[in-house]
Formats: sequence, structure tokens, C-alpha cells
Amino acid sequence: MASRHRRALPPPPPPPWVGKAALPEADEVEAAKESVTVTVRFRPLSSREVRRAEKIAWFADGETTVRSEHNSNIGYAYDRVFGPTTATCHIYDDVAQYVVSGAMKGINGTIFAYGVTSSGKTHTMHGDQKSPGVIPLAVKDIFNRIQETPNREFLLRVSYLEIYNEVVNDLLNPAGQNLRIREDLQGTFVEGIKEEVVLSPVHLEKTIESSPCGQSNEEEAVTFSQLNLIDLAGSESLKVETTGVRQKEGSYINKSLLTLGTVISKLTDDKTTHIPFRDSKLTRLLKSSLSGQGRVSLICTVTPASSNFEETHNTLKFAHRAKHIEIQATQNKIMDARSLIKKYQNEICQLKDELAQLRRSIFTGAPLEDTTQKNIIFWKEKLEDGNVKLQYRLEQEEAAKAALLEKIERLTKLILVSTKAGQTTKSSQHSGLRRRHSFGEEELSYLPYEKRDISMDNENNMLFIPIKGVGDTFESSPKEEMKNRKGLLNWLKLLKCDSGSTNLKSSDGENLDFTKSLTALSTPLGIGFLNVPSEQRMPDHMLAENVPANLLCFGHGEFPSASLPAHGIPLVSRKTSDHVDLLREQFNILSGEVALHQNVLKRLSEESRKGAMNEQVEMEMKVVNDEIKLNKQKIASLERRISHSTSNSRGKQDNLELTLPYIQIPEQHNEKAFELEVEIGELKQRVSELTESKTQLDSRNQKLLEENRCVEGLVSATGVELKALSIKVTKLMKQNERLSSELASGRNSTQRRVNHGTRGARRESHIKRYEAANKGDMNARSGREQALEAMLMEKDQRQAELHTKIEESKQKEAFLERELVNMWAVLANLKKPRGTDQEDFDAKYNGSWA
Ligand SMILES: Nc1ncnc2c1ncn2[C@@H]1O[C@H](COP(=O)(O)OP(=O)(O)OP(=O)(O)O)[C@@H](O)[C@H]1O
Repeated sequence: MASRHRRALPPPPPPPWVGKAALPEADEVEAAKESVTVTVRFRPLSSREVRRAEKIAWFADGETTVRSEHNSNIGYAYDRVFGPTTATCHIYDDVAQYVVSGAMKGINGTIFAYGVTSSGKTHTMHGDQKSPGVIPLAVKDIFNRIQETPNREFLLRVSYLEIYNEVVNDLLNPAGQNLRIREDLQGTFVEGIKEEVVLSPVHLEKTIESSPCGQSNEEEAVTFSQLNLIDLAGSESLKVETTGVRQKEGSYINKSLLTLGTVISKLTDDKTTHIPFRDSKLTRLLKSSLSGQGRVSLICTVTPASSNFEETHNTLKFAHRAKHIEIQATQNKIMDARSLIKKYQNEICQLKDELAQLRRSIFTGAPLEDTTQKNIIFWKEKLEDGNVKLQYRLEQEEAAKAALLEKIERLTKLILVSTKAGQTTKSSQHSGLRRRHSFGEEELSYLPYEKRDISMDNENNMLFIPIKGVGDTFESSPKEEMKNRKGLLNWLKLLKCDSGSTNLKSSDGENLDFTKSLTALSTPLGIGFLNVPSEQRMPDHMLAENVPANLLCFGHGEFPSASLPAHGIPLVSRKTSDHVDLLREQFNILSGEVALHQNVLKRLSEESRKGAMNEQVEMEMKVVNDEIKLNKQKIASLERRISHSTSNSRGKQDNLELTLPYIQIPEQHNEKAFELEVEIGELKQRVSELTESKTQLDSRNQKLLEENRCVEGLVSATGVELKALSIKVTKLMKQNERLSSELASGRNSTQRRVNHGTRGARRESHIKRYEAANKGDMNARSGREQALEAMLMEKDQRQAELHTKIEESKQKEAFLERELVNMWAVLANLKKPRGTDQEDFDAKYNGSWA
């Protein structure tokens, strides 16, 4: 045997990469040619093999060679050979890690274990808690790499399948049985297989997609790759199992492995044009990997035991052939937005935009799109509009206020002037001639308190202006004081013009200037008054019925009554009115002065008539006469000006109606300001409500995502559990089947014996003898049968329990999936107000989970 397989050590292979440092990096291999990485792993002798005192038939000679113990000339070289003490993690680092890293960069990868039964394939690929296999190590590595690559986003989807008797079954979806293998531009795939998006290392990976973080531009490609981690069935099953289901199973396994061998053989043969990938499900699935479109790492597991010498030798030869397959690993890229990542990125960006827009609108008032936002826009516009109007009104009010202050200032000056003028009059002469003139509170409010005590004696038509510091000379009753203090409301509202003479005394008749003359007049006297003479009174009918309340009437004969505002004269604007009022006041004062001078003149002439007319009296009379003339000239000038102003004010009559609302501005302004304040308050409230609800939505979103992750983990774990259970059930069924067949064969043999016993009396004695001889044997058989039946019943019971467990698991899984779908639905509803519509959602998520 040994000589049959003896062959010379093959020529040294192209120098295999030694150690990790020699492994090609993903970027390097994009253009470089590679071979399938082939390694051989020895397992230690099992305890059974040790008990049988099995000898070592094959051993690892160095790091790259396997050599026969029986003949040192038989040896094969590989990329790497691992001895029985090498840990799986070390193997992973050397021959699996670079495949996984390639997959993370968009290069397909396949890692599979190949070897005879019990050679250590499952130990290598799955491992256990103490020694994790390639699959869990790859999963861990993938998640570590994702964490170490912050500038890319990854999407991992996992599917889990078995090829059993050339039938592909989905192990994540019990309904996914006998699935078809199909091909498209991206390679071979299993139609309808369930792919789960995985978010944690508890899941297994098949597909890995990635793209740079954030929204990649349209030109930026999304890379995708497929990582196949395969645990093949033992390759020598046909030899050990020759009957029934096992035979069929074994033949299929061998068909797969045989086809795999053939495919590998043909791939290394340059002359071959046809490669029978389609001859088995396994080779069909591995087509894209084996035909050079990805990295392949083949780990051949072997036992060193001499009893498996031939099988190990076959494995070694298969591995050696595989080493010659050339591959050219290239990166897969998708240039359009078909991949899920791209879709997710777009969606996330869209949502981010909406969020930013919402934030902008809240803080800066940028335009928004939905109804609520439109409302905000409407209110904001209204607010701005109101603000503009308010500003305009404020300006108007400011102007009005300035005008009013100007007027007050003028009036104040006038009052002061008038007061001083009053000081020029002789209180002794006129203290008993007091008339009350009521003043408006409005006007008074703008004046210092002491200036408010201006009054008019209603009986004598006298205007009284008390002077600070000389109040004791002003004899007024408390009632009169009260009246005086009422203010200036009717400062210009003389209700009654009484008869009486003008008594105004001046000591300086030279001054033509009104103010100056009054000032000059004020000097000698402590209190002044104006007495309006009777001849300048307005007719009673005018005063009582027709004269408006704010109409001023002056009591001076030289003031033409025609020039006075008469019947039906409307209100005049304050400005014009003020001007006219001032002129009239000047006129009034001058008239008073004239009247005073006339009185003085009268007294002087009386004195001169009574006594001798001396020179001084003559002089005084002359001065007073001159002053009277001068004042009359001034009065004439004032009359012209008043007349002119009055006619102007009449001409402006139409405009007055427009001016009127102007007076109401402060009130309206206050109202509007209040309204706007209320609106602003409402808007602020609204904004804070929106912000709060948004925060709540965000946190709810986050919570749902976390719950979703948990549920996904549970679903995945349940799937795995289910798979384990189904494997157990399958095994039990097979065991059951075997026991049933054994039981049936036992019964048949018993029946045959019974039949033989009834065939003829002539054989009766012989049978009796036979029975006696075999009684013990029969009992033993019967006992065995009973034991088998008991075992069968126990198995049935166990099977029933397992079925119940499976059902429960299925229900649990279904429940979890429903929960998951519900959560996605809730998530979608939360996203919906920000622009994600239900159709999009259904298309993205429900389709994935269906
Ligand atoms: N490298 C190893 N170190 C220690 N024990 C190992 C090693 N390889 C395999 N074994 C042990 O050998 C036994 C058989 O291994 P395993 O089940 O992995 O073989 P297999 O090739 O998957 O078999 P099958 O084809 O029947 O599934 C197991 O008990 C396993 O723990």
C-alpha cells in the first residue's frame, strides 16, 4: 500500500508565504495573482485511537510539509502545515484572517474545512467554548474591524444553510427548504434564502457591505462581498455506511466532494475548457470563489492515525491539487444606489436635512413645509407685519409726542411769561375781581404743579395766574384752590366772555416785542391778571350753542369778531390750533395791556381833572398813550396773522379728518402691542412644545432602535437554537429508524421460527428439542425485543418532547418576528412626519423581513 502511494516529494512549490507578514494585504492583491491557500491541520490521536494503540502514519515535517511516517520520501508541501498541538486561533491568524480582512474590503472570501469523518473539521470551523473555531473568530474579527474603521459604514447580512443530500435548506427559516441556486452579475446565490441584518457578534455573517461614512457622493462606490465559512461533511462516509439512508447520504456527500475534487482538478488544468461547477450544489455555490473571484482558504483536516492512512493520503493529494488553483481576487463594487447601505444613507441624510430644517425654522424662522410649519410661517409673517406697523406707529407717535412737547414748552414759556406779566399788575387794585378759568387736566399734567394754578374768574372774566412765593397775596378760598388745581383742561376753552374793562398796567411802553413788553410789565407787580372787557365778548348765542368747547374767544374790541372761529367750524389740528392759540394769547395779552393802559390813562385823566395837571402826570399820560398806540399796532399785526392762520386752518379742514386718527395712535399702538405680545407668547409656547415633542420622539426612536437590536439578537439566537434542535431531531429520527428496522428484523426472525414450528407434526419432536435447546436463546431475544421496544417508546416520547420544544421555539420565533415588524412599523410611523412615507418604508423593511 505504502509503495503504491509512494511518490517523490513534489518539486518545491513557489515559496509559500511564511507567517503573517507574508500574507498579502487586500490592496496589494487587487491586481496580483494568488493561489488558493491550502493548509493541513493534524489533530491529535483520539483516546479511542490511543486505546487501540494506533500508530502515527503521517506527521508535520516543519511548517509546510507533511511526510509519511512509513516512508520519508512521501511528502507534500503546502502553504502551511499545523501540528496537533496548534490552537485554532493561531490557524485563524495565519490562514483565515486575511480572507476576512479581504471580505471587509469587498473581496469575496471562502474558508472551508475538508477532511474525512472525525478528522477535526467541525472542531476547526466551529470549535467550542474553550477553543473557538474559525467561524466565531471571524465574527469577532469582523466586528473588531468595524469598530476600528470609523470612516466606513458596514451592513452585515447573514444566511445559514445546509446542503443535505444535494438539497439546499435554509437553517434560519424552516420554510426555506429545497432552495434553488441561481446566478446573477454578482455571482451565485441561493434564491429566497433568509438574510438577516446582523448588529452584533452573536450572528453569523455571509454578506458584508460597506461604504464611507455619511452620505457618499454618487460616484463613490459601495463595496460588497460574500464570506463563505463552510463545514463540509466527512469525505469517507460511503465507505463506512453501506445501507439505507446513510448510504444515500454518503453517496451525496461523496458526490459533492468528488465534484469539488473534479472541479479543483480541472481548474488547475490549463487545457480544460469545461468546469463542472453545476454537478453539485456545493460546487455551484462555490463557483465564484473557486473560479478566481475571491480569496479561498482550504483547511484540510487529517488524522495521523495509521488506521486512516489511505483516507489521509487522499485528502493530502486533494489538497495538493487545490494548491494549484489560481485566483485573482478583485474588489466588488456597486456604482449605483441599489445597495441597502446607499438607501439607508440617503434616508438618514434626508432625515438629517429635515431635522436641520426644523431646527432652523425654530431658531431662525426659515421656511418650512408641512402644515404646522406653514402655520408658523403665517404667524411669523403676521408678527413681522405687525412689527413694521408698530414701528411706523411708534415713529408717528414719537413725532406727535415731540410736537406735543414742543407745544407744551411753548405754552409753558407762555405761562411763565404770562405769570411775569401778571406780576406787573397791581394786585391791590384787582384782588377782588377774580374770575375762574378752568384748566384741563391733560395740559396740566405736563406742567409743574405750581404752574397749574391758573384760573379765570367766571364772573369778571379774569384770568388768574398765581406766582410762587407770593401766594399769600392771592386771596382764594379753598374751593377756588381746588378749582385752580383742576388743571389746564380748559386753558383754551373759555366758556363765557364777560363784560369788564382791561386793566393792564405797564411801566415800559417802549417795547414792541410782545414777550419783552410783558416781561417789562411783570416787574413791579406780584400778581397779574387779564380782564377781558365786555365789548369783546362773544354773543351769548354763539357761546351757549354754537361755539365748540375748545374755541377761544378774546375780549378785545379791536379783534374782529368775524375772524373768530364761528358757527360750525370744525376742530383744527393741534399744531395749527396751537399756533393760532399762541397768536391769540399774545393778542389777548396785548389787549389786556391796552385795556390796562387805558385804565391807567383814565385814572390819570381823572386825577388831572380833579387836581392841577402837573408835568409828571402829563408825561405819564403821554407814555401810556404811546404804549397804547404801540400795542394797538401789535394787535393789528396779530389780527392779520390770526386771520391768516385761521383761513389756512380752514383750508386744511379736509386734511384734519386724516389727522384725527393720528391722535388715536398711542391707544391703537398699545392695543396692537398687546395683541402681538400675546401672539409672540403663543408662538414661543408652540416652539417649546415642538422642541419638547421632538426630543421625546428622538429618545423614543433611540429606545426603539435599542429594543429592535435586542429583538434581532433574540430572533437570531432562536434561529440558531432551532437549528440545533432540528439537527437533534434529525439524529433522533435516524436512530429511531435504525431501531425500528432492528426491531422489525428481530420480529421477522421470531415469526420465521414460529412458522417453521407449525409446518408438520413430524418435525414436532425436533422443534421441541430445538425449543428446549433454544429456550434460553428465545428468552434472551424476547428480553432484547422488550428492551428495544422500551427504548423505542422512550425515543418516541423524547421525539414528541422535542417536537413540542420545536413548536414552542417556532412560536417564540414567530412572536419575536412579529414584534420586530411592529417595531419597524412604529419606527416608520415616527419617521413618517419627517418625510418618510409608508410605501418607502414597506418597500425597505417589510420586504427585508418577509
Ligand atoms: N485539533 C484538535 N485538537 C483536539 N481535538 C480535536 C482536534 N480536531 C478534532 N478533535 C476532536 O476530534 C473529534 C472529531 O472531530 P470533529 O467532530 O471536528 O470531526 P469532523 O471532521 O467534523 O467529523 P464529521 O465529518 O463526522 O463531522 C472531536 O471530539 C474533536 O473534539
